[in-house]
Amino acid sequence: MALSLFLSGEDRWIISLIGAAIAAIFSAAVTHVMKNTGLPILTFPFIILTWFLLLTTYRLVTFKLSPELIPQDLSHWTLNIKGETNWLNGSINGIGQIFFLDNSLPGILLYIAVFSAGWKFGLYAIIGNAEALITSYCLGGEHNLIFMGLYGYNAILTIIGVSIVFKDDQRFAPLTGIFAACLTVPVTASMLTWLLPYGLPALTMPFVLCSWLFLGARKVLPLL
Ligand SMILES: NC(N)=O
Repeated sequence: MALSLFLSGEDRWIISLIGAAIAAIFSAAVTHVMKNTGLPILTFPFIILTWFLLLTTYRLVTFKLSPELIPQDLSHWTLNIKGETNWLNGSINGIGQIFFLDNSLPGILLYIAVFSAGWKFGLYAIIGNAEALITSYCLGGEHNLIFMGLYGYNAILTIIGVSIVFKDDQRFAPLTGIFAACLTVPVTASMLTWLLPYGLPALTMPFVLCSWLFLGARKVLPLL
């Protein structure tokens, strides 16, 4: 999905299919490398492979980058946080952004799907997205990013991972997940800046980093 969206040209479909096959092999390799850490690989292979393939576009003419991804010079960067504030859209869009969707209908359908998987998943998805909205707004993030859900999707994935999927019997897992989800906001802001000169999307790297941080710390601090 990411490659077909962020590449352009007729060949992008075939490149995306080959990329998906390589992602499966890369996931197997990363699973092997990380098996002794006790940490899940999450979406790490997908992110690294996508970044690698997008960067080939600067050297190999067969690969063409989407005009949407424009590298920017940090010395000319100006932060403009002004823009429409649409809290309803912000509440729905975060979950859609997991699948690169920024319309309300897919967002509502995804919430229904997540609630069908279990009320806890749905409730934590809502809490994670609300936290990201409030934290990014209070910290002075760009309104267009906030209300398109671009801070929300990493918070949703992180709270579900830390509080539900990868918990054993930690009493404080709900609180840990809430804290981890808040942390995705500054981590996302930082990642976006790191990647600005390359024109790359942050994808789910903030989710991977914040989840590894808390799941790893849990091995030493079991109450987390
Ligand atoms: N899944 C995303 N939006 O990276």
